[in-house]
Amino acid sequence: MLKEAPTMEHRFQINLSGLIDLLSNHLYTRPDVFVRELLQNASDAMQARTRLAAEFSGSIELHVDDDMHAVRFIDTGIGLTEEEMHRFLAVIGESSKRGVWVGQAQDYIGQFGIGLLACFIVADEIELVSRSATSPDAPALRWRGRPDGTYDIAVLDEDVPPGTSVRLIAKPESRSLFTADKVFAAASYYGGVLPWPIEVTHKGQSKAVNDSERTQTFPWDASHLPLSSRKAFLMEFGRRSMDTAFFDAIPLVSETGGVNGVAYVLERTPAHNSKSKHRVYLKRMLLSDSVENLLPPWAFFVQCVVNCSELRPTAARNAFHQDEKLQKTQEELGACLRNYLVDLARRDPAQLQKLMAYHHMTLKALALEDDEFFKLFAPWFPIETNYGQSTLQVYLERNQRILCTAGVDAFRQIAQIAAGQGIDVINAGYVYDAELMAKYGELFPLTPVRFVEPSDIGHQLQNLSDEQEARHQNFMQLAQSALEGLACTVKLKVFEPGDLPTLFASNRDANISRQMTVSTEHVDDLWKDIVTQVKQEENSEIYFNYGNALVRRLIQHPDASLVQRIVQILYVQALLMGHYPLSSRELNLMSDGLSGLLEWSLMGTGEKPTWH
Ligand SMILES: Nc1ncnc2c1ncn2[C@@H]1O[C@H](COP(=O)(O)OP(=O)(O)OP(=O)(O)O)[C@@H](O)[C@H]1O
Repeated sequence: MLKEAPTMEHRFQINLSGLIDLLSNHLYTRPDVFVRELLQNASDAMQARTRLAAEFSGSIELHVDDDMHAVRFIDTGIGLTEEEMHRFLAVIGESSKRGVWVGQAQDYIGQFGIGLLACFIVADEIELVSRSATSPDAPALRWRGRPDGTYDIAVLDEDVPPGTSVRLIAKPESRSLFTADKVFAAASYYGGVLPWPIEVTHKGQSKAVNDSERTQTFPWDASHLPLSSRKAFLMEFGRRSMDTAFFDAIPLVSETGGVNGVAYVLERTPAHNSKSKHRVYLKRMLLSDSVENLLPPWAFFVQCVVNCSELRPTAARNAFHQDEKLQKTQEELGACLRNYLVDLARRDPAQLQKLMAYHHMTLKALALEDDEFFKLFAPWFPIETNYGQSTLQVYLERNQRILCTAGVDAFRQIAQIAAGQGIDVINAGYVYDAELMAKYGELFPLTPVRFVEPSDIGHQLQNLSDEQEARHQNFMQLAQSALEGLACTVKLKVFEPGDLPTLFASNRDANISRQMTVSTEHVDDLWKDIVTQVKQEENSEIYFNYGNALVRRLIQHPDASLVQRIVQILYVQALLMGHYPLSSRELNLMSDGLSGLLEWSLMGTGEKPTWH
């Protein structure tokens, strides 16, 4: 039997410099994050002090010292006792803001107990001087920590007010971050929305990072203004803070996520797969200016600036944890956007029309998901018809029914001939349009919706009389033999427009059959065999327009071979007009036909044969 060896207990060790390297190279994307972490600690400390005295109103100062390449962050917050310094500053992962005051700690921004380490990315030592506000005779203490994990604490014989100041001296390679301009820019970027006055002092001059009179409200809060000037204020805030002009501003509120902010409607069509970049503050500290998943996915027509207090960010800080709370928040914010659009549709249709011009794709996608939204917006959908660009409402006023093609090619094939017969057809071949038309039929059953193919239009062409049919049998046979082997039946009809000599009509099956014929020309033998086996021959139809002057002359022309050549050329021309793919045989027909025609036109009159 195996004897159990005596065990010895060991402790995990932390390699501090390895951890700092991990933070600086992988977790923190910007080298100035130390500004964020120190502002965050200062803000939390003042938040904690308001718990001691509700009327407390503190401030944060940043002092830049060019000669020493140093920055000092001074707050008037809760401060630290010696015991707290040992516990919270010296133990990585220990935080005074987590779970200590159950039910209260959610006010704090920090929670992980690692933020201070960000300072070691730019400085070799952190010097923190603090006096706790918890007791009137708490001494002033100086804590100095180094990246090798050592620290010392000294009691200072100085009369400093309660609060904390943190001083960093830049490593030589980080000196460029410690200039007054850089510190001011970083403080504004990260802390511009914090609820305390913040100032940067350099060479005796102080500059305010935020409006000290209005730190309790958000900078986009327009409630202090009369209703009539709020929109202009919001638009100006958006233009200034995001350095671009917007189409409109929509207030955003979500109780679930504790969200308050503004969504700005982009004054351009965003690229199809582009992700919206939203500037998001978490408990008033900038989380990121490229948060991706705060709004529903269809909302890529807006860019927003918001503060949230109830959502959990991921460690990378560019998104929120995908949980039930986030989902509910997305729904609530989605409702804000939807309500804005609904209101705009009722209040200012002209403005909505302009917005549609930039964002109809997004709005169509939204309409497909939401019946109510669809009913409201369907009239404004921009559509293409064979009579030009229009909106669905204008089209329905003209037609009282929807006739559309499911594809762009089918539309091109029938657009002209349908217009010739006074038939108003919608091109529903663009993204979402076919689904939208089908949905229209479901939601408004009194309006018939029909999808048409080129062959449907053919059925409506006018037949010739029996006598005319009989008279032109010869031509029909001659034309049919000219198109021998092309799976296309020749017909003679009368249709508008009169200047159109032929119309090629193909239904879906015949089209697939044609595509297969063309594609077998470009594949190897094995594929050719497979394709040929599955392919079912389906005939298309070509209609010669008996009302067309050229066709009339052609029917009566005495030269049989010339008539066949012209039939072949008209056939290929009809295919080209319908944007059908051409097989190599059809391409040859065109070139042979043209050279034959040239030859014929150069012949002397006596040489030209006749066939009647
Ligand atoms: N300015 C300050 N005033 C008072 N206490 C401070 C101050 N700065 C840091 N502390 C104390 O040091 C602890 C550790 O700070 P650190 O920034 O490392 O982590 P954190 O703020 O708790 O969490 P996070 O890593 O999420 O920022 C804090 O929890 C707090 O108790």
